[in-house]
Amino acid sequence: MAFSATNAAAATYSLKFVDNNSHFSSQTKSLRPFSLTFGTKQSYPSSLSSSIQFQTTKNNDFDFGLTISRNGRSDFASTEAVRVLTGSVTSTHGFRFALVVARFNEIITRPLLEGALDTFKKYSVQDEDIDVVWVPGSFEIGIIAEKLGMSGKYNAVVCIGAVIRGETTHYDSVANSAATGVLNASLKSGVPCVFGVLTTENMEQAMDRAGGKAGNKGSEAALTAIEMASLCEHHLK
Ligand SMILES: Nc1c(NC[C@H](O)[C@H](O)[C@H](O)CO)[nH]c(=O)[nH]c1=O
Ligand SMILES: CC(=O)[C@@H](O)COP(=O)(O)O
Repeated sequence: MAFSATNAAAATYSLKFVDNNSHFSSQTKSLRPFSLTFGTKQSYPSSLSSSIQFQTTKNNDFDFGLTISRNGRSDFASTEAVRVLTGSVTSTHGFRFALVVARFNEIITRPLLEGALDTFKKYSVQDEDIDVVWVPGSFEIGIIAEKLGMSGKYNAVVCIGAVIRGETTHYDSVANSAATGVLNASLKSGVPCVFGVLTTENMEQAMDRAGGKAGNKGSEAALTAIEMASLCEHHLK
């Protein structure tokens, strides 16, 4: 079946059905928001704003990659050509992790660390496969994360800190530097360095995210590290 339509809104299209004996019939219709019904008895409701293309294989067997462009976003539904890669959080055997923890605002960073360690334990990461490295402040996290990543000893590095705004613009320098440092550590070492650094307006917001009503961002960072370690180890080596 050969089918094409362009610039939907009020376009017309010609639909040519070619069966295995190369017989074909064609129809011409105006393209309006409509439902497509195929032999699969599955309808594809859509308000088209662009084109649908089908392609037939060389011997005219019916094969199609359906491209629907609607509301300016293209979806692509295909036959079994799509491969999906996802890290698993249930297979941590042999994984080694490092945590870089800022001592500044330790009243916050220590519960973040404990949340991360609890999560690693919950997902069967052995204590002997975890190293904790303390640094003075969040500004120092990046260089240490990069060294740990470059060491080749770890599957992922969790970076923990708490940058809490004060009276001056120093907050912006520290927060931005911490984020850039962790990102650069990942990119330079090729080892996932997870950003578990809180950047909050006040202490209350930090407490809420270190085991309070907003959860524990250290725990979340550890789970992210496990998934990223699995994605890299199991799928991208
Ligand atoms: N104000 C915060 C800091 N400041 C210290 C810096 O991180 C750094 O240690 C210092 O500038 C020396 O290089 N650190 C935090 O982690 N959180 C803060 O709120
Ligand atoms: C994020 C900071 O550096 C901040 O805690 C420093 O506080 P201040 O801006 O009052 O010196």
